[in-house]
Amino acid sequence: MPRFKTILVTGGAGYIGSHCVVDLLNAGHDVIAIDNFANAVCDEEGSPALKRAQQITGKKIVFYEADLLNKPQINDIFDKHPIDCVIHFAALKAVGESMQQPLLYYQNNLLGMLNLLEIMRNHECYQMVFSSSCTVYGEPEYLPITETHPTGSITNVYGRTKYFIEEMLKDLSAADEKWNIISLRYFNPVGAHPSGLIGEDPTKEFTNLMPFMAQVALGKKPVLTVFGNDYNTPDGTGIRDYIHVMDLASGHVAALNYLGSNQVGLKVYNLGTGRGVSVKELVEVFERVTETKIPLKYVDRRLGDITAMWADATLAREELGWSTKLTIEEMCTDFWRWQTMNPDGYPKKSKKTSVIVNGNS
Ligand SMILES: O=c1ccn([C@@H]2O[C@H](COP(=O)(O)OP(=O)(O)O[C@H]3O[C@H](CO)[C@@H](O)[C@H](O)[C@H]3O)[C@@H](O)[C@H]2O)c(=O)[nH]1
Repeated sequence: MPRFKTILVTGGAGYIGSHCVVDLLNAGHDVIAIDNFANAVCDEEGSPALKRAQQITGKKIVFYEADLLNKPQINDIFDKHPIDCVIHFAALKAVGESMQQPLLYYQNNLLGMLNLLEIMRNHECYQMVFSSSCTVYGEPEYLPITETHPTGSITNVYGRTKYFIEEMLKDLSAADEKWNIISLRYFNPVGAHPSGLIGEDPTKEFTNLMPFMAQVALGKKPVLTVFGNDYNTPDGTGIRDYIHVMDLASGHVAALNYLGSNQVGLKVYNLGTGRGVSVKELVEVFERVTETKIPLKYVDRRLGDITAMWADATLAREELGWSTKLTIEEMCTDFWRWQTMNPDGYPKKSKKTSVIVNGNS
């Protein structure tokens, strides 16, 4: 029996949220998932991703369409369910959009978090795993990046919301020792569940490398634009630490287990593989394992992109007992399976106002 039985997953219908829900159910937790469908697909019955998560695990999810900016709605959910811990994914995350609409991002990401923390405190729920990002480090001063690397010099609004939230959590845990929070700084999540049933289906920007590359491989886009081949890297293209979304999901279960037996205040962990892979390398692996051909077009560097970033994931290994298991090949194979089984992503229907996948409202 896990120490925390009932987990509230905000943003549970999204890409990382839905994969994490699968792992939580497999680990024996009860899951209450909420999502406002800002960046997740909904159909007439609710979230197709969560429906499929139920199919994969054979377990039930209680789902609410709910918005963290609607305090009474969130409060009701806490009144109804004995929530032991919250995993907080819900956030807007499109870098370009965040630069155009900073108020939207600050309101949604920061106010949403403030509301959630206040409601948690009122219900004496002090346990949280927060979805942060390696973007908080800005341009690396050294590699691989450890958790003690300076944070804050970030070039986009989305990244700053993650940084500000981490600062808020620091203040909160310093003011009240009951809080027990782990902030997980993700590197670049890619891949999909090996069943091919759930995966990434962006409803907003389609700008990340792996989904874009898969669209090219499917013939839906003519060419992959490579942003810069004049970086100071071995092949001139940018380097990232790509992590399989199922490894990322298992990092959350490990964090939950750790919170269950340790009072940490606030602790921060990198979730990455510790290995840097260039754009060219990733394209080559993708082409090889999927037996496709990706036409490339080299253009100027993308504004705000950094040269290279990869994690030192030692701390998570030593303290959480977590490390990645899945290879770059598996990231590409699994993403491709999802993409070919679902060339148009999840079945999409017009958005309804109140949707329940399962359970009560
Ligand atoms: O069409 C494309 C898309 C990307 N890239 C390159 O591919 C690499 C990865 O890019 P992308 O997949 O867009 O990821 P990042 O720019 O590293 O940003 C991701 O990772 C950050 C750190 O976690 C998060 O903050 C962002 O939200 C998330 O999009 C970079 O070198 C890009 O320049 C291309 O060359 N062509």
